[in-house]
Amino acid sequence: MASVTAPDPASRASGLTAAAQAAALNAHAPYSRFRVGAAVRAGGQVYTGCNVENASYGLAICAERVAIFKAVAAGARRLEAVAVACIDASPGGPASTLMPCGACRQVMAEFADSSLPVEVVGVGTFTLADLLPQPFTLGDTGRS
Ligand SMILES: O=c1ccn([C@H]2C[C@H](O)[C@@H](CO)O2)c(=O)[nH]1
Repeated sequence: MASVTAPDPASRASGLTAAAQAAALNAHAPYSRFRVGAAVRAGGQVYTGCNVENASYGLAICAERVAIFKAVAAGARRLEAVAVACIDASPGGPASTLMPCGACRQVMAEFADSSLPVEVVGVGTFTLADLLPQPFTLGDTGRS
């Protein structure tokens, strides 16, 4: 039985913690055996994602971006909260944690304010500004 990191009481009420943990169960991670789930709230709706790997390793996509892109594809443009959880690869092993990768932090910045709360289950809750200070934005291109 895989272990799941404990929910953070601060975001349990939002349902995002449980949604992220449940999404991790759907991960397609036969190569890394590292199952990740994410849940984002946008426009009052919750969108979930899991990591999806591929035999062509570089095509893997993180759980966070799957959840965010699902929200965007549904018409949302502004994230209100994010939760991410992972399940340990080894049955009976210790609970795992992860911090969102740089690519996912940059994608969050495209669709959120710097105050976006990002709960990393088992670690704590951060703002997007904590995770990605001084992000690259549209303004940097001179086209805003
Ligand atoms: O923030 C992260 C970091 C990694 N992964 C996934 C990608 C890959 O499938 C596996 C190992 O890197 O974990 C995520 O889903 N989110």
